[in-house]
Amino acid sequence: MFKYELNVAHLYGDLMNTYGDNGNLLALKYYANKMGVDLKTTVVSLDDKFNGQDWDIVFFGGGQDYEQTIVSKDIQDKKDGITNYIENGGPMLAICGGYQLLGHYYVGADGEKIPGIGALDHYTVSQDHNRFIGNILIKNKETGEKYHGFENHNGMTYLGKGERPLGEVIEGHGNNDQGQSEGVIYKNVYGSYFHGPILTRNGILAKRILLTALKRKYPDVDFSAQEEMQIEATF
Ligand SMILES: NC(=O)CC[C@H](N)C(=O)O
Repeated sequence: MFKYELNVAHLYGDLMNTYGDNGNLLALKYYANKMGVDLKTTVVSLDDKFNGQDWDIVFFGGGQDYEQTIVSKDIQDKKDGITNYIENGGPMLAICGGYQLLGHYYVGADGEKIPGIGALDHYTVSQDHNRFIGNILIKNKETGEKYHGFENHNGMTYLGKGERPLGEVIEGHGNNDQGQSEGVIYKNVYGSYFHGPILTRNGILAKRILLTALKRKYPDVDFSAQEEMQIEATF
């Protein structure tokens, strides 16, 4: 029934799922099916191997500080695999705690420094007894697209080399106390503090991730029909 197949690695799907982040996979599947794609999801968690060649998309959800400390230790063994996947242009969506662990480190609410893998050049520090909570609206400068979401995080993230924000903040907090940028784009990686989940309210991003994965996996196929599909958020 489906012409194409994409395999999604759900990184630590059994540990990192704050505020319904797993809903991103439901949204991705919904849009994938509309585009003629069978989307298969596998949880890759503690002690599992991560081999970038096995995956067309990687999804990494958010988590609480406790789960992040557990994941932080295990993910060091997957560091090379994930870094290679990213450097080779693999599409990825990382939310909140997952986004933080792709960077150098996250300082948790109790002051503990939780190492990330440094695949991306950002770092995240703790707020002083505060969290950024509430609705957020951002605009991407390059595409003009606006994204709606909900944020709830202690961490304040500062972007580094080669990283551009997912959007400029119109309403809400975003990455840090400067209140200017939200999330990250690095190669084909999208990182964000949006829960809610981000892809249900921002279908255009789901479509972009799927198209990137399809073009990468099937380089000889013309996907202009899928490209023209109007799949703005419908949830
Ligand atoms: N929602 C999350 O994923 C939270 C991430 C992290 N524990 C923080 O508070 O910043």
